[in-house]
Amino acid sequence: MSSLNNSTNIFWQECPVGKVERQKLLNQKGCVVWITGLSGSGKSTLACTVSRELHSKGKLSYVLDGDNLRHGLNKDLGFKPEDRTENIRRVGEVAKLFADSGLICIASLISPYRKDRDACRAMLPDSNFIEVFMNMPLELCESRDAKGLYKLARAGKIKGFTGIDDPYEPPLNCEIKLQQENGVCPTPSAMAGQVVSYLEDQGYLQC
Ligand SMILES: Nc1ncnc2c1ncn2[C@@H]1O[C@H](COP(=O)(O)OS(=O)(=O)O)[C@@H](OP(=O)(O)O)[C@H]1O
Ligand SMILES: Nc1ncnc2c1ncn2[C@@H]1O[C@H](COP(=O)(O)OP(=O)(O)O)[C@@H](O)[C@H]1O
Repeated sequence: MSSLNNSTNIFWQECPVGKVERQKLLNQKGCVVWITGLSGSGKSTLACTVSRELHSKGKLSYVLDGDNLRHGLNKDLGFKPEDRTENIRRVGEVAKLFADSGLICIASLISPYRKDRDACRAMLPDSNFIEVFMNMPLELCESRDAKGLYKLARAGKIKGFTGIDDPYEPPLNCEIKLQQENGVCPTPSAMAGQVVSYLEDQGYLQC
């Protein structure tokens, strides 16, 4: 991107109302829950289920979904590696702002490249980045094929589809790994429970 890193003579403006005060108001701690995995692995379903569960506990969250953001903020981006990298960078920056506002920001994107996810982690202070890996086998995701995209990718009608002819790099050190048990995928509600319990245990749901 030619326009990146081009700003000069810019200064940081401090605001007297800070993150700590906002968190007190909300009685929660701002953070980013970053859900990564193949298309069809259940990222959006989990994001929405976690958000609903938090809402029922009186906690404020907001979902940043890759598909949705590509209708607006990221509508100029495609799926070439450099576009995916820019997609993740922008969402990482937005997620950082949401976390700074005191919200529990739930980002659900394929985010296939480890270095891009790690760059988002590095943006967040105090390790407030909780990486959730939907460790679902390609066969399961492909059998779901909710949008018919795997079929198109297998037929060569979509090029560079993650898991088919574009790589997915699994996390090496994620906070939460969700997977099948005895060949069965846990329900969205069970998986959301795991995420919410983690947030509770780590003290994010109080101030
Ligand atoms: N080539 C290719 N590869 C992967 N996915 C594709 C592709 N083309 C379109 N789609 C659709 O775009 C959704 C993924 O968008 P993301 O922003 O999450 O992707 S990425 O993180 O930038 O890789 C993804 O949504 P999910 O199925 O919810 O993951 C697909 O519906
Ligand atoms: N835990 C689950 N068990 C069974 N089916 C699921 C589960 N989570 C999601 N699904 C189904 O799988 C499909 C893909 O889910 P989705 O959340 O859209 O995945 P992604 O956002 O990763 O593409 C949908 O039809 C959804 O209803």
